[in-house]
Amino acid sequence: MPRALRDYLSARETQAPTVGPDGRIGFLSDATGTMQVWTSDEAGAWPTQRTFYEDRVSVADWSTDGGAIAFGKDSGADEHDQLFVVDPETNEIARLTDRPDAIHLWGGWSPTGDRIAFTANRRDGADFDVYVMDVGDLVPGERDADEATADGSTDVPEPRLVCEGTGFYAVDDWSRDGASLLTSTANASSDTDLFVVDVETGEREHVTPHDGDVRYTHATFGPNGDVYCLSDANADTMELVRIDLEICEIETVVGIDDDILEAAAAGDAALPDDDTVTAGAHDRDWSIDGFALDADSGRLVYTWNVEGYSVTAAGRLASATDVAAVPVDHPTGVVSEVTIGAGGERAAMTLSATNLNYSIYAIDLADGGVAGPEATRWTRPSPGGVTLDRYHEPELIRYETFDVDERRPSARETESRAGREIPAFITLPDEYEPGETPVIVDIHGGPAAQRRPSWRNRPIRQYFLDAGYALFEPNVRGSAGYGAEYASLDDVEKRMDSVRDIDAAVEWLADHPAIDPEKIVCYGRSYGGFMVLAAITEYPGHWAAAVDFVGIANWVTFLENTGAWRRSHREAEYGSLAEDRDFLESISPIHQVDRIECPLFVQHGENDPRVPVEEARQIAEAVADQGIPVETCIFDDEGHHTTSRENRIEQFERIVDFLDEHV
Ligand SMILES: CSCC[C@H](NC=O)C(=O)N[C@@H](C)C(=O)N[C@@H](CO)C(=O)O
Repeated sequence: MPRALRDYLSARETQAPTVGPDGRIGFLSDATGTMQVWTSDEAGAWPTQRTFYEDRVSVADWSTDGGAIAFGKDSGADEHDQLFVVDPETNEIARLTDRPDAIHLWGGWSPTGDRIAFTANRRDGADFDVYVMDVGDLVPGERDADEATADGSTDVPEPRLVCEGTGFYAVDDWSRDGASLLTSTANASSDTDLFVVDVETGEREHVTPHDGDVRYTHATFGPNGDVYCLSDANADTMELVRIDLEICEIETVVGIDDDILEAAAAGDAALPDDDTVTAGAHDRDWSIDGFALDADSGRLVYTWNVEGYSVTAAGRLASATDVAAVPVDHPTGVVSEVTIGAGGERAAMTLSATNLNYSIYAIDLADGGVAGPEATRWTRPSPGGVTLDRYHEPELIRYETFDVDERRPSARETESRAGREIPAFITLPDEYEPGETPVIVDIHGGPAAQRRPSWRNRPIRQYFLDAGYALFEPNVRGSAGYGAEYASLDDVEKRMDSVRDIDAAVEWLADHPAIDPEKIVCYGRSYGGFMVLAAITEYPGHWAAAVDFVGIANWVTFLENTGAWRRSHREAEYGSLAEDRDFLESISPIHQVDRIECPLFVQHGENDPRVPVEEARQIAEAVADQGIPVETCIFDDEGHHTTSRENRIEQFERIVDFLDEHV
């Protein structure tokens, strides 16, 4: 039997590290109920809280001179971040922006630490423009106390518009001389472009070939006026590449022939002792999904995503196109948010696993990172009322779906399934009766996202396991982490093929000796919420109950009402209102509610800027009108994510009661 739900959901998390020039580490912790800025002077030391808001902080970045930590905070989880700086000695705060109508995307500190760069959609709500701001005299510790107002803020400075952007445009890095900015625009999940902007003149140079459907992420200026980033320009998977800005050539620096990857496939400690994972590490191609470089020292860290598990390497640029790196020893799990401090002495990252709540680890690179660095744990957030040894490890499986993977025709073609293999994680409760175990099919959002063996939502999953449910987490086509071709298999007119992958999952589960095929729950958030609504309308007989978190019910109203800045980006994934309207109507679950047979729980937040809350209201009303049991949980102080612990506890207590009643 499970413990009290609050025991599980009281687990704390520490994420989003930033390394100060003196080696201290700042990070976000939800110890007080929402993510706030904390700092720690050394590994394992009790950290110091630096911000004290009710609203969550979403990003923190220690200045290059160490005098301030910039952070972004929204209001009511509306994702309209405003920017601030906090003095890491006195906790004094200065507000930098005060435009709640606009979103401010943090860009970075100038090399001298007296200027910041960011983008914001102040102009028209749709396009993000590039701004820089002098903050030298605003850094709280340098400001006269009488200038501060009650909350420590002051009249916000007017940033300088450097250049107008197009769409979802962000600043990635400052050049080492402070004269240029490296910027990127996200045209679609699979299509980004890089530009170098002159800070003084605003002149913008396009430095990637705009040939569409190529991604460039984690872009960073290199030591020689070049750019390093992760890209699938030269492969189906993401590699570490160098862009020679003189000749606009993109050269692979670290690809799938990396010794680090081969070492992992040969049994590196970072991968679990699991035959399916080991076989995948050998037989399939994987992406680099994390990267940080200090241009002054050439020191770097990068992470491979192998079957969802992270393999980490640290070292330095041995030349412009060669890296000398060694594996970094760390517990098995998922590494994210890799960052490196000024001077490259120390890197930091977030590490988590299904039995490790998000913790900050550091890698000391002082010797160039080639002496076999190991990751040192810096934070030990409380696991809450349930100790980590209670948490279960998932098993990676692959199930066959309806079509053929031309690159990997299955040798096991069966009469009903042609063989493309869909990766999924399954976790069984400690004790179960064969054939009588209920299962929650938990579908991730995105769709360019990936369910991995990390801590994400793990407490509530462990609660369900302890309540006797099995968990099944499929990475259906369209998921990230398996290459560009796999990610494109659900684009626009192929949308419903991913729902067919859920049908194939249910067929696989029905054959599983532990599972009760009459007790299958469909569960998912955001795009995963659409998948839930699509699955219960397309295959109504499969499901005992369904839970839709912030899901899309009507593709036309969703695209009409989603944030203006993101509409074209989402149309690239889903289809355009102008050209695909009929198709979008045809796959909108709202028009198929008469097919739904199972009870439905709908959760949302009033302030959701991505999937408008009206998506929840229209589906809940329409399904209830069919006489189907529907329960809704809509928070007036939340958005696309439920950011406060008390709200999370409320929503999951209600979901548990709903499932207890209907499954
Ligand atoms: C200009 S949009 C950039 C990507 C975007 N991030 C923030 O909005 C995004 O699409 N993120 C997805 C995880 C997402 O929100 N997907 C769904 C909801 O799950 C959607 O709204 O399309």
